Amino acid sequence: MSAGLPVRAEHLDHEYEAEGERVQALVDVAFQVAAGERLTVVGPSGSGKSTLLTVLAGLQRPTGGRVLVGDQDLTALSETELVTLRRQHLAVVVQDPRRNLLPYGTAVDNVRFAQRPAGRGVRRRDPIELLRSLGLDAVAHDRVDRLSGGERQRIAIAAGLALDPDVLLVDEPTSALDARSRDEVLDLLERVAGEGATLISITHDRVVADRLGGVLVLDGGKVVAP
Ligand SMILES: Nc1ncnc2c1ncn2[C@@H]1O[C@H](COP(=O)(O)OP(=O)(O)OP(=O)(O)O)[C@@H](O)[C@H]1O
Repeated sequence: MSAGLPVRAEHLDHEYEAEGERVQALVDVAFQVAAGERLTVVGPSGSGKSTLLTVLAGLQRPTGGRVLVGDQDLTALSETELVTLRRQHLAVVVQDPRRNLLPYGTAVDNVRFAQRPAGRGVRRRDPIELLRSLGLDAVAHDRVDRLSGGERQRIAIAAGLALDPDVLLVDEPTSALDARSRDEVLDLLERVAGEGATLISITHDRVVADRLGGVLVLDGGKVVAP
């Protein structure tokens, strides 16, 4: 099982240019998360949370600064090296569980599908054992499109863990869920963090931040409170 990797952001800046206008989405953002610890990024709409997540996931290069996952600087890697690093060490669960999952497949199918990337150095979790460890054995063989939003979100997180990532990045894990489903997703994320992976979540929900801890507050692209 993964022991997690530390993640460090140094002087991160990100600027978008759209229709001749420049938007400074991240301004000198810096933090460090130790291996196996949690970081929960909160902030109002437009504060730069999604931008930070995509930069930390290596899906977007920042216009300034560095991101270190373990001792590797994501911003210095080639596209090919980034693909390899992502496959071996990172997983991203995006906001809408339908975008993470094959709707007509079962939970087991979805974990297996997430394991398609082959190659050396890629660890695989046994799908049945993984779903059982996350308390999802009862729905392991159910079609995803017949499950509740909360169950789908938990399966999306399970699929994120299919390759035993060292760092799990989760975008708004509880949006559009009722309070009970939200608690179940949070129980699961706490279990994931207890297993060893470094957990980085973004949320606008203060309840989520209070439960997960390790809060970093963004506003206007800047860190305004650790
Ligand atoms: N592709 C883009 N092109 C131009 N500007 C962008 C782009 N993506 C985001 N922005 C701008 O960058 C700033 C930060 O956006 P970002 O989506 O990172 O914030 P956020 O905190 O995730 O917001 P939300 O909670 O609404 O998703 C905003 O001003 C936004 O309009």
